[in-house]
Amino acid sequence: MILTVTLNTALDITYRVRSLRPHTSHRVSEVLERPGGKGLNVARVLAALGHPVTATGFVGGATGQVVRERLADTPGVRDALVPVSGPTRRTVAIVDPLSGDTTQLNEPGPLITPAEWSAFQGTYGELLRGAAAVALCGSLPPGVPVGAYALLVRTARAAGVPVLLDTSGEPLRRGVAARPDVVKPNAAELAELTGSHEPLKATQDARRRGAQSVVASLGPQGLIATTPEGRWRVAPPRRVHGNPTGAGDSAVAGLLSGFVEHLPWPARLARAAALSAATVLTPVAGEFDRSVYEELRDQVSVTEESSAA
Ligand SMILES: O=P(O)(O)OC[C@@]1(O)O[C@H](CO)[C@@H](O)[C@@H]1O
Repeated sequence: MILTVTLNTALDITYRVRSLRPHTSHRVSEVLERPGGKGLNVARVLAALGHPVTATGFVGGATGQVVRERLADTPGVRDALVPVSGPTRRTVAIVDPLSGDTTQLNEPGPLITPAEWSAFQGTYGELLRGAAAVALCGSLPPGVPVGAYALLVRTARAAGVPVLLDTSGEPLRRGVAARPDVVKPNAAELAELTGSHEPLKATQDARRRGAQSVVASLGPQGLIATTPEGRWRVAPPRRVHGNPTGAGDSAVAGLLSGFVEHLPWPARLARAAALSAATVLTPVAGEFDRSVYEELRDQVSVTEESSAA
């Protein structure tokens, strides 16, 4: 099975609102609720691709109960979330149905006590025993040490389980130094990590900092990857319009599923880019339009960069 870690799970709330403007009031035309936080989105996409998944992280309070109930309705995802006393957060994505413009409001999450963090580490160690790969995704809730991902990367490596990291800021910086197999930053996270706004150079820099492979998601431009086997630019055949929330999480699911299926890097990257674009076409994160995914997967362009670049 593939293990996903979402330390800051969420109930994702998506509001459809036409022409959002500050200082005015709006009517919400549609409300959608889904289990969220990046790792739960990855888990849902992996399960839809037919991969058995175990989802761990923290969950608490009435909101956490809703997250668990929704997860129980997702075939293929085993719930191994660790209960905590604080309430799971909500995130709100406000999506304009015409333009696809999205405004995201993310609550900070519950305060995690040292005892809860230590209980999680015990569960994580046990779950790693049956894992083919692990994804560590999203922000850290308050109370979890900033070096948490570095520790979880080291634990996975010691257990011989390949590990992918998708986070931001200082947790990413420290996590990268712990030598994960793959990091998947977006353009802003990569620039913040490396100080470089040139994505190809920045992915190389992130490798020098410790990551073995770096796959950056560049929004509508697709992906750029620097790995020990080569460097590739990956672009979908056309631009898709919709809600981009969760597009990066679907890319992570594509990379991980391709890894456990032993696909070569170019096929893994094509799958990741196609899933990412097919997610933009759905109203919520953690889901994708299957027919668009299958159509795009064969049309994605994967171009190898020369090693002298
Ligand atoms: O606060 P984080 O953990 O960085 O991000 C949380 C979040 O905004 O990311 C997902 C999209 O990637 C949403 O579904 C989700 O709730």
